[in-house]
Amino acid sequence: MNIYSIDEPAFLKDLNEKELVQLASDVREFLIESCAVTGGHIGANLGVVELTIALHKYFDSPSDKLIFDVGHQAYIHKILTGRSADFATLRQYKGLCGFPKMRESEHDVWEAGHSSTSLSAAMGFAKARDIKGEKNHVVPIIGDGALTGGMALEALNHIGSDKTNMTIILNDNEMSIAPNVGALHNMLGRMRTNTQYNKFKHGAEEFIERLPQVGTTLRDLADRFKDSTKYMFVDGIFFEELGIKYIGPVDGHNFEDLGAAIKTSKEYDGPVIIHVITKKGKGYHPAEHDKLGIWHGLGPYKIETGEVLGTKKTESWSAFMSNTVLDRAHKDESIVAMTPAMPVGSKLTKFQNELPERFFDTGIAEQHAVTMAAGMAAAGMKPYLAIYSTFLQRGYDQLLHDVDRQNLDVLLGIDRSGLVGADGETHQGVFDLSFIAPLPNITLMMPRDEKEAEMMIDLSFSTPGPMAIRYPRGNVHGIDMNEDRGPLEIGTWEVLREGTDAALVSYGPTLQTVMEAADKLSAEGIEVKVINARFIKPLDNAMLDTLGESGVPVFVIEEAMLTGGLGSMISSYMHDKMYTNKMQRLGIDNEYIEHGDVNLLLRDIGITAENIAGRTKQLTGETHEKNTNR
Ligand SMILES: Cc1ncc(C[n+]2csc(CCOP(=O)(O)OP(=O)(O)O)c2C)c(N)n1
Ligand SMILES: CC(=O)[C@@H](O)[C@H](O)COP(=O)(O)O
Ligand SMILES: [Mg+2]
Repeated sequence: MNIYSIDEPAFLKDLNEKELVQLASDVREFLIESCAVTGGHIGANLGVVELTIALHKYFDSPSDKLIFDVGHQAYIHKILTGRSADFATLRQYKGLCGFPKMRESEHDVWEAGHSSTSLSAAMGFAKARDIKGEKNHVVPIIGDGALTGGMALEALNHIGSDKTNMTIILNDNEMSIAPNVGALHNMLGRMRTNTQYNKFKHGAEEFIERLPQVGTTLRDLADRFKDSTKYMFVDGIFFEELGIKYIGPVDGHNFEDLGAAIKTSKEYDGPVIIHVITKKGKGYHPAEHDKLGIWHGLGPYKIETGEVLGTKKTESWSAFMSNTVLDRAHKDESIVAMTPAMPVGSKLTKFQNELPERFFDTGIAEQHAVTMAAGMAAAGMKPYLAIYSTFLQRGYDQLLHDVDRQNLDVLLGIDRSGLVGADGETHQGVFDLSFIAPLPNITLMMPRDEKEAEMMIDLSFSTPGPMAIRYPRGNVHGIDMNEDRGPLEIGTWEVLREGTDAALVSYGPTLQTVMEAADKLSAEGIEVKVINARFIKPLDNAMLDTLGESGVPVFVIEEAMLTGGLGSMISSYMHDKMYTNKMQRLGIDNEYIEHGDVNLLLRDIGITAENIAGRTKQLTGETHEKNTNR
């Protein structure tokens, strides 16, 4: 079938089993070829080709609400709803979003990017439907990994007690990004293999149906016997005990099985969960046999060999941080490492292999991970919690209430800080300054290179109290690690360049752009001081007082939200001390930054050497004249 000819899913209603199988094959071929060029979450999507086709065949989107959890596995949904032609722009600047996007299609009824939100959203949709007296189906599609997220369990608790009509699709491929973890995962494993219970249950139900109508006693007894035997086969049908009818395990690559299960669920009055068994990466050998989670989502690759293209010359920031912590952990038995389901992204697999007894993957459970780290610290350990900036948002109260308020020795490695690019607005790591700044005890820092990062790690492990080192997605500089930079003291900034016409203040990778701007200004006779504000909190008050007393214009540039960012913090300090320096800030101004190449996104924000130089000239106009006329 010509995939590009699809504009709406209605055509699926008329396809027979053979035609559906052919369509699935054509979609798989299209996905493998398209993602080889653009990159993307190819593994997750190859696993849900038949499932997504079946959902659009047996439900009527958009009146029936298909709600994808995380949403990284919605490529087939996008193909079936007329967006095949846009796949050449997948996750690119102004191109097709890698997650559901309401503005792209009426079929995208819910957006995501963060895990475990689909069931709560589905509950909202279902209750609104009931209040309005509508009859549409609500169908959250949640993976076995996302099911380990606390929000999902909170929602199940509510859905089951309320007996809300919905069809929950549990897409169980035994994988999170890496192999899935946790007791729920183990329980699903038993359910996956316990087909005999389902046959027995089906047989028992048929037997009970045939019992003579001799009042209810005999039938009640038989029913209770059937229910009491279920524990003989599996560790209790977790879902049915919550009041949610369990159907499964169902072969997620078999259209007949999927159709039968969905039809049954549509007729049932109350919540149903269909436990669908799929194979992540199905149909493409490297992805199908991926044990590490590399094919969960990645950049362009060579189809014939599975070779991932564009490997970098230096190691990633994640690898540098995790390997440095591992090195220290070999010398200090109190150091432990933790991750909420991101061992691959945070490059902690080496730590896991070398010190398995001091490594913890909590599953997609950021709240639990942060407070578990706090508990570890309270018990005298030195936990290193590697957590993406965007996912730390999920554990904010735990950071405030458990870690910071109790002033515990937790070290946060805030990965993917700053713009991440292809994952877009749900993943940009640009809010953490704003929500960490108000916390009284934590030290928040960002190194300008890997040498400073190493110094910050050692400083953190030797300093009591909560510490956080934020670092970007991407690779380290590959510098000489033997350079002696002297001691690193908390709250001390570093002058990278002297100048008297203005002071440009920044941190992390943005400093490179600021230094380029300083060179451009120097070529025009304007000499600016460039300050590495490597401690975002606490501020370097002494250096700010020096700037305040000199009256030099101050320009703060940061790849973060302006509100609550370093610029806000410095402006408040200067204002409270009644300094009269002219101040300027450059950063993200009250908007979500969508997906695209980071350099293009930075250009749109104005974080370029040209714009910084231009803004500085405006700022220093008179000052420079005065200085040159001395
Ligand atoms: C709150 C949150 N934490 C972590 C992630 C990173 N993440 C994206 S997909 C994924 C694994 C999801 O596994 P599963 O739900 O089983 O989906 P599958 O990829 O197996 O289809 C993780 C950990 C996220 N998107 N949101
Ligand atoms: C969908 C999701 O949240 C993850 O797959 C995320 O895309 C990983 O990001 P990195 O590629 O930066 O590790
Ligand atoms: Mg999974």
